[in-house]
Amino acid sequence: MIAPRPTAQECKVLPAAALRDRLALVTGAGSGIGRAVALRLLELGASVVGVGRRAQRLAETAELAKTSRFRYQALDLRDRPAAAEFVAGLGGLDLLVNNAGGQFVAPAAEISRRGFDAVTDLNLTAQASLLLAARPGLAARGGRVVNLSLSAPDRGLPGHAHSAAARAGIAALTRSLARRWRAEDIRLFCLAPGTVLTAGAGEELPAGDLARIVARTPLGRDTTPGEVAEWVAALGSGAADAVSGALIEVDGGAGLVAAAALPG
Ligand SMILES: CCC/C=C/C(=O)SCCNC(=O)CCNC(=O)[C@H](O)C(C)(C)COP(=O)([O-])OP(=O)([O-])OC[C@H]1O[C@@H](n2cnc3c(N)ncnc32)[C@H](O)[C@@H]1OP(=O)([O-])[O-]
Ligand SMILES: NC(=O)C1=CN([C@@H]2O[C@H](COP(=O)(O)OP(=O)(O)OC[C@H]3O[C@@H](n4cnc5c(N)ncnc54)[C@H](OP(=O)(O)O)[C@@H]3O)[C@@H](O)[C@H]2O)C=CC1
Repeated sequence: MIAPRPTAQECKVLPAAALRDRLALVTGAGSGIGRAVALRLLELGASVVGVGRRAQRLAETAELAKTSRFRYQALDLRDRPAAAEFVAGLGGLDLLVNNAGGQFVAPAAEISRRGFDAVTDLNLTAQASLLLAARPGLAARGGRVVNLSLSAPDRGLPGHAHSAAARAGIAALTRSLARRWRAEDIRLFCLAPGTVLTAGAGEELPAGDLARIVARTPLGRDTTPGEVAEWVAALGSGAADAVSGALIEVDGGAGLVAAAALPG
């Protein structure tokens, strides 16, 4: 049986001003999940800084946001000094959403050294570097961090050897820092969506492969951007403060079953 997908409105369970006066940095805010997260945080009263490489996409998010509480900056997060300088310039930060990421799908044997490095850089090293640079700003405000990952990264996913390695690394880093940064009241979480049918996912995998992956999930459906956004907002709001360092899989149970067969 396929569980019904919630509507965008049904996903919204947090009280209206849950994030009033908070400052959030959302990476990859110009598309897909990052855009949905940025718009939801704004709805809940936060001020949001969005970054990504393409200014045009960020400008489209600004159009949709229709509020001066959203500002954006084109930034390549793999340029670590530039990213560190940017985050330091923000000062106090209540929430960092490490969402920018992605990979190409290829059999493990066909991933070149440069290909492996490109994906682990984007999904692990650049995210870790941003986290470290944000630490003083987060410490100043008792901030929270949500790192996006893949569902069940330690199980692996065919065609995603490089990315699964990086995402499992981010989950481990989240746990390590949750312990070490607790004295500064910084909380870290790792959020692992299942299949979210964004344009980015559609570019990565053919529709037939995405449909097969979704069909294998125990709930028999994809995860909506609104569901991911609400989880990010809840983790950022303090509603989940009894949780620390956890990998939270919002994946329809996908991590409970064997991964779908894909090339690689
Ligand atoms: C279940 C669904 C889950 C969905 C999850 C999602 O994340 S949805 C979100 C989805 N959204 C996204 O994923 C978007 C984000 N993804 C990206 O921006 C990019 O894919 C990147 C950053 C991962 C790499 O970018 P870059 O500019 O650094 O790459 P570059 O061009 O400079 O090449 C570097 C090396 O990689 C190699 N290589 C490249 N492609 C392939 C291939 N298909 N095959 C084999 N190899 C490939 C290339 O050959 C080169 O090595 P070489 O030949 O020199 O030895
Ligand atoms: N959709 C899905 O099914 C799933 C997605 N995820 C993860 O969730 C996150 C968002 O995915 P989704 O919204 O679907 O995909 P998108 O491809 O739409 O999002 C990726 C975002 O990252 C930004 N980005 C990529 N590289 C860089 C870089 N070097 N510097 C700055 N920004 C960068 C992109 O903007 P720009 O290109 O302008 O730089 C884009 O906005 C990703 O980490 C993805 O891997 C995890 C599990 C499942």
